[in-house]
Amino acid sequence: MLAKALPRPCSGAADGDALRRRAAAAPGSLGSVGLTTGGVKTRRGGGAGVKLVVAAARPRPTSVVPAAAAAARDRTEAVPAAPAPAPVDGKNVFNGSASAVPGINKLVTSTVGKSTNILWHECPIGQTERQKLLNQKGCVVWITGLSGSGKSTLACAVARELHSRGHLSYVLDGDNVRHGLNKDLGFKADDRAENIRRIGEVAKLFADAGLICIASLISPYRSDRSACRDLVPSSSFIEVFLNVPLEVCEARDPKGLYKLARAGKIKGFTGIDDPYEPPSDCEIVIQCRVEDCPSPKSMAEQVVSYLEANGFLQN
Ligand SMILES: Nc1ncnc2c1ncn2[C@@H]1O[C@H](COP(=O)(O)OS(=O)(=O)O)[C@@H](OP(=O)(O)O)[C@H]1O
Ligand SMILES: Nc1ncnc2c1ncn2[C@@H]1O[C@H](COP(=O)(O)OP(=O)(O)O)[C@@H](O)[C@H]1O
Repeated sequence: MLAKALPRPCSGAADGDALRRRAAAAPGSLGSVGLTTGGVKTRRGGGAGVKLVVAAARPRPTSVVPAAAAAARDRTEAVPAAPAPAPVDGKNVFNGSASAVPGINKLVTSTVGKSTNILWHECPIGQTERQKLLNQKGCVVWITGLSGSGKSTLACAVARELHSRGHLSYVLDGDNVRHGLNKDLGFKADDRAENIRRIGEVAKLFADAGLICIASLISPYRSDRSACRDLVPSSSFIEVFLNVPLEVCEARDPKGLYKLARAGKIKGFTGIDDPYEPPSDCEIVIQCRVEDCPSPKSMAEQVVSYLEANGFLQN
């Protein structure tokens, strides 16, 4: 759907399974952050989803649509015609017996998670129309890195640069979203996963709105980031790894959290006694070394150049 992606520059990082969540890192240790140039890997947005509504006058829907597919929506994929499926949890359900409610007996509802009997409602104004209006393409710029690596700074610098060029973006910062939508979540692996999942879903909506959505959160687990990638067409998920050594982040320590973590006053702090899995297959790596870190402006330019080269800043 979107312009071709450039080769992803990160690969060869430590095996994800070996670094699985809950496998707490040894104090002070991180997964390998050695990076080499990787090739393009085309991922179909598994998130591509389903059009579940079949109007009364239309042919009957096919077979049961898998729950995983039902969880996401790809309006480009039509559901072929076939006999009505039997009601199965997590699947489409042919709604109602033949004549129970006139006019709606041929609608197909689905069960997604705990939501039963739900229907996808299509609007005539879609992403294409919104993108035309904004003269840009909706996408998700996902910035991952340690606490103190400069994620928020970079996110804001990218937003500023885009704004100055007349493009609409929105920053979803982990810290900020935890002030509202995600204030019920802590920092255990499951809570982080839910934090990331929700931000991924919100980012998907913003991208569908036609915005350049910049998500900046630690998102330490590869599998969680990958699940967010799968929510949108693969070329419109741009993962940016802020590869900043732990010692640099710790020296910055703008909130004093590393100090508290080292003192054992914060448990499960990423990079200290909780793992960080560096991306193995991301679009952009921003490398910062001790005493040699690019300025936020030049980092932002790297990201904006990618967006430009890949056709996101036009429609
Ligand atoms: N245990 C622990 N580990 C890591 N970070 C912690 C922790 N406790 C609080 N904080 C503060 O929360 C910010 C990270 O929130 P995120 O939503 O980005 O985290 S995550 O993606 O769910 O892992 C993070 O903000 P940033 O420094 O901006 O990354 C910290 O300030
Ligand atoms: N490129 C950079 N060079 C030098 N210092 C930076 C850079 N980016 C961010 N900083 C500083 O590092 C600290 C952490 O930045 P921040 O954006 O809050 O990181 P994060 O959101 O990853 O926790 C801040 O004091 C910020 O001013």
